[in-house]
Amino acid sequence: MYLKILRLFNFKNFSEKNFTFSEKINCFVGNNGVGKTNVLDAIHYLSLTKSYLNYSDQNNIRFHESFFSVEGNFWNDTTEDTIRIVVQTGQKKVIKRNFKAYEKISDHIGKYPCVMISPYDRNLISEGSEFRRKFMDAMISQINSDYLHLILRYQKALAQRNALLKLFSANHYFDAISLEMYDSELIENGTKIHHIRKEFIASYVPKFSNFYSALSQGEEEVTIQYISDLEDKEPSSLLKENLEKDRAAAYTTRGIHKDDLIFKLFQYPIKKFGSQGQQKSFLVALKLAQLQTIKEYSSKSPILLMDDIFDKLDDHRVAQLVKLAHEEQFGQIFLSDTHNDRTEKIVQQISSDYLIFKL
Ligand SMILES: Nc1ncnc2c1ncn2[C@@H]1O[C@H](COP(=O)(O)OP(=O)(O)OP(=O)(O)O)[C@@H](O)[C@H]1O
Repeated sequence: MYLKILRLFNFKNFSEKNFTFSEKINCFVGNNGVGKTNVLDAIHYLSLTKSYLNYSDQNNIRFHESFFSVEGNFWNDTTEDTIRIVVQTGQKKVIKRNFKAYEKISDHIGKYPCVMISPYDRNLISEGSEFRRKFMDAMISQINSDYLHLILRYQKALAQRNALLKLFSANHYFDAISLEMYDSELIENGTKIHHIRKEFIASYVPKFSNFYSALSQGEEEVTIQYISDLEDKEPSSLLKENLEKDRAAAYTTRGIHKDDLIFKLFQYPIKKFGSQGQQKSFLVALKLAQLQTIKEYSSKSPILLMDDIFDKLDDHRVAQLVKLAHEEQFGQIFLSDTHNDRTEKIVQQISSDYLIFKL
């Protein structure tokens, strides 16, 4: 599966722009602010129906315009699919596959998978646990269609339980029976989520370690540890033991909504002790492992989007990344860089089948 044609209309800084791509490697080069990231983001839209960078669809409409459209033609051996996404001011987003609108947007997810490596990923290291949970949940959702429903059910019960705790606190009142209704939902779904996360991480981490080791040429030891309140406690005892604390705080203080992934370099938190290049290598390895996971489960080669990829990586690591791209037989690759000559020199080593788009 690969993206052959991309048509942008009023998408961010592009009024109208068409591209015809190589099946293998496509590079966008140009100065800061010319729209390199925006093209990668348009491809992300076609794959996952949303921007990687901007949660509001409306913000992606070109300034002073009333709608944008992004259209792509995906080729799969002999068949061709046209995906078209239109966002109009004040209206619901429309996504069509071969000119027919989807009933549910979720029906599109997974058909044309992609993985993005972006400078914004550094939030995964620098920010709070919710970023890492979202990353983990997004990865699992792409390979397990039931998982998202479990998460949604858990989140709904959690929000209701928290609202009730807040009400009790405001009114200096407590009713254990009504709280227990939500406890059972949290226990049932939380147990399943914990089990799935644990299993997933056990198979994901070795892939991640292999990629990091390849990038650093085996010189650095990295680990990812999954931590959860449910690791050594039954969810029912956890809720019981923390009831007084929850009442005082007026929210549910413990549970799988507090799970985290601990990223370490030589047993030290990479956030505090990793250099910028080491952190970038860590993020690249996380994403390549994600790509490999999707590939194994779906038997499709996801499109790899790499924004500003060579920045902060030394020549050895760039060479290793090139080697990986060559040996691992990734699918179609899109990358962006500010340096034309550097890009050309690097991609020539991966494949002779490449195109460079100067923006
Ligand atoms: N809704 C919008 N309408 C018009 N222009 C927009 C919109 N949103 C963003 N832009 C413009 O898009 C440009 C940024 O594009 P992008 O982030 O793709 O640049 P880039 O080439 O990747 O730059 P860098 O090398 O700095 O990463 C900016 O000039 C910004 O003003």
